[in-house]
Amino acid sequence: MKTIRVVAAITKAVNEKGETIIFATQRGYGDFKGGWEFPGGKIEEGETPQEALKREIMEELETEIVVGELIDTIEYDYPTFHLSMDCFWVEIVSGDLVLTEHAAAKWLTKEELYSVEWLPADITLIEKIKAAI
Ligand SMILES: Nc1nc2c([nH]c(=O)n2[C@H]2C[C@H](O)[C@@H](COP(=O)(O)OP(=O)(O)OP(=O)(O)O)O2)c(=O)[nH]1
Ligand SMILES: [Mg+2]
Repeated sequence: MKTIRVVAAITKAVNEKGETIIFATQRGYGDFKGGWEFPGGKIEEGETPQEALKREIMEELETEIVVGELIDTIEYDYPTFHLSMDCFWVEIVSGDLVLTEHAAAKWLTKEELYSVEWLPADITLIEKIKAAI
């Protein structure tokens, strides 16, 4: 099966109540339209995962980031491809998280993490994030 290498950005912030919140986006087009994910996308030839993630977040959200620690690499078999997805903590340097491709976005508290319909590959990642915040 074909492997697709993807990078995803997990952004943490603190809300007015002092709770940690995580940025999630809803896919606006394609096979997984309507599903929730972390912004990011496919690594292109010659890019490091970190370079790919910076490029994707600029394209998808018009936002500049610094890529931090790797949280996990998700390996998941979809019916037609194998997904290998590097998931990084990121920090926003500048920009307003403008949705250029996504249908919607939400900041989720720890308790709200399961309130959206995540893409199937993301479920184990959500557990890790929940444990880390
Ligand atoms: N970005 C992202 N993709 C995910 C997640 N979970 C998951 O299964 N995927 C899958 C969906 C897609 O098949 C693939 C990533 O593709 P993508 O559509 O974001 O790639 P891209 O931004 O380069 O977009 P495109 O140019 O191919 O349209 O990984 C996730 O949390 N974030
Ligand atoms: Mg994408």
